[in-house]
Amino acid sequence: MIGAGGIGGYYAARLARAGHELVLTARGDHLQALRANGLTVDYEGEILRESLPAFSHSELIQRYEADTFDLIVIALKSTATRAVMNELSNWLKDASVPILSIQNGVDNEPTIAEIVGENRVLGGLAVRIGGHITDPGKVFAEGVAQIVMGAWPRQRPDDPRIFLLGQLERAYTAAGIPTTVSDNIRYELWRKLVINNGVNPLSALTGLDTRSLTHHPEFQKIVYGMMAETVAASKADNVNLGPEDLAEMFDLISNFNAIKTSMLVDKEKGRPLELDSIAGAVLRRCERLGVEAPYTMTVNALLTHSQS
Ligand SMILES: NC(=O)C1=CN([C@@H]2O[C@H](COP(=O)(O)OP(=O)(O)OC[C@H]3O[C@@H](n4cnc5c(N)ncnc54)[C@H](OP(=O)(O)O)[C@@H]3O)[C@@H](O)[C@H]2O)C=CC1
Ligand SMILES: CC(C)(CO)C(=O)C(=O)O
Repeated sequence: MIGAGGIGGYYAARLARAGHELVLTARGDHLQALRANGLTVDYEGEILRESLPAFSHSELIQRYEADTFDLIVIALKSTATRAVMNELSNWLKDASVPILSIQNGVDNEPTIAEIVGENRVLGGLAVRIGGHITDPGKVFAEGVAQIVMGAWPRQRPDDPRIFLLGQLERAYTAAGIPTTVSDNIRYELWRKLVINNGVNPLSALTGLDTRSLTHHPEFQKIVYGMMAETVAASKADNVNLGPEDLAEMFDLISNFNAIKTSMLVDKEKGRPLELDSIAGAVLRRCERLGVEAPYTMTVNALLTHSQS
């Protein structure tokens, strides 16, 4: 599990509890605490405690061949994907282990594919989960915490990854992670981006959680506007989301727990924001298509300005 933070830490703990062997990567105080005291996850009142090997990326490379692993899961922030992939590049290039991303955004899988080739990439997303590191070595998580995964960029009829995806679906689900395989993961990633562009930047700007935003008389219109602009942007990737996706995603996030988004957590901790991979991804595509995106442009500009 590359980047065992809020999301990676939760899923790693579930898999370990079910008997799977895991190795975690992290850095700083969190890494020190994982080594000294193990990983503790508070999931809706259930406490999961797991002692798992934890390393920096340079230690990982020194200790293991990449093909020691059946699967490498990337649960970093999108801001770190390129740098970490470059760091792991030689280690991964000479191997054949498949790589699953469970990050937000639609540009992580292409970045991973640049290093290892599309055939080794599984796209994925963490759905209906809120999670973050509360203290070094400690993670809080809530929600149904599903995973949707699939062959990147989409499954071919004779795709050799189908067998592995079936194995993962069964193993993850048996471990308590409701998992489904999609034959069009790019479509699923775009649907998730509709939610993330709708609520993440605005939550970081206002300090409000997802429920407060989607039930607020004015902010809900901005959320809806940013979601609609994401639907429009999807056409640049030939994904063609439609009004039914917009309605479904707005409904999903309005009726989900009151989540402090990952971007709000990052803002509060003074960490880099996944703004470029969320709002930036939408704005670049809208520009290419010649489509206006005034909500996303405004929120993106205000948030960028508040950071400087
Ligand atoms: N949190 C949430 O509720 C949700 C998040 N997501 C998505 O899941 C992904 C992961 O998010 P989340 O778990 O919140 O992120 P976190 O920041 O909690 O976890 C990422 C982990 O990776 C570590 N890391 C980052 N860069 C490096 C590096 N160069 N070397 C070693 N370790 C590194 C981080 O360390 P450090 O803390 O020092 O940066 C951190 O421990 C994101 O794409 C996010 O958008 C999806 C659904 C919900
Ligand atoms: C909005 C939310 C919680 C939806 O799962 C999310 O993906 C995030 O916080 O990044």
